[in-house]
Amino acid sequence: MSAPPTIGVLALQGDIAEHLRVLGGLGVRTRSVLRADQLDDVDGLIIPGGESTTMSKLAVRYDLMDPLRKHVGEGLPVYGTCAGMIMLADRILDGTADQQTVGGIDMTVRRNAFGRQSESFEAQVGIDGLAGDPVEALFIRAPWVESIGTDTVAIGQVSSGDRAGRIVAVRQGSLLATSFHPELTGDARIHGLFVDMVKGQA
Ligand SMILES: NC(=O)CC[C@H](N)C(=O)O
Repeated sequence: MSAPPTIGVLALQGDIAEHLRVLGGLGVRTRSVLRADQLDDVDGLIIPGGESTTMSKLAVRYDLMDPLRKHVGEGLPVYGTCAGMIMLADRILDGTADQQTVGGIDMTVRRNAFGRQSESFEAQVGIDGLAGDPVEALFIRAPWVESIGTDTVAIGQVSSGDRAGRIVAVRQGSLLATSFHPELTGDARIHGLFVDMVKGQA
C-alpha cells in the first residue's frame, strides 16, 4: 500500500486547527504551512476560512504569495473554504484596494455577499459527485461566486430561499473551493473529496 498523502493547512490566519482535525480523521498526514519551503513537502494544501484581507497581507509579508501562485500553477491540489475561496479566485469584488489573491480558479467572487456576521446561516447544498444527503452548509460572512470561466465547474448551488441558485462550490482541475465551512459542521465528505483529488482518484 502506498503511504498516505501529506496535506498542509496554510497557517497564516483562520480556522487552521479545525481543518487539521478533519484531515486527521481521514487518515492523511497533516502539517501547518507557514514558510514557502514547506510547500515542497505537501501533496495538497487547504487555505482555511478567516479574513481574506488579513490573510492576503500576511501572505505577502511572509513571502508566500508568489510561491503559492507557483505551486498552484504547477498543479498542487488546493482547497479553499470561505476566505480560502477568495484567495483562490482570479477576480474579486468588494475587496480592499490592495487585496491580492493567489488566484488559480477562473471565477469572480464577491466578498461578504451573503451579508454580515449576524446574518450567518445554514443551508442545504447538494454537491455534484458527493454521495448521500446534501451538505448542511454553514455560511459566515461568506462570499458567493458571481461568475465562472469555461473551465470552472459549479458543483454546488444554494437550492432554496432568496439565495437559490447562488454558486457556493466550484472545482477547476485540482482546485476546489467552497463558500462555506465543512470543517466546522462535522461532515467530512468534502474533505474526503479533496483527499481523493490529492490521491488522483477524483
Ligand atoms: N468565514 C470567512 O472566511 C469569512 C471571509 C471574510 N468575509 C473575508 O472576506 O475574508
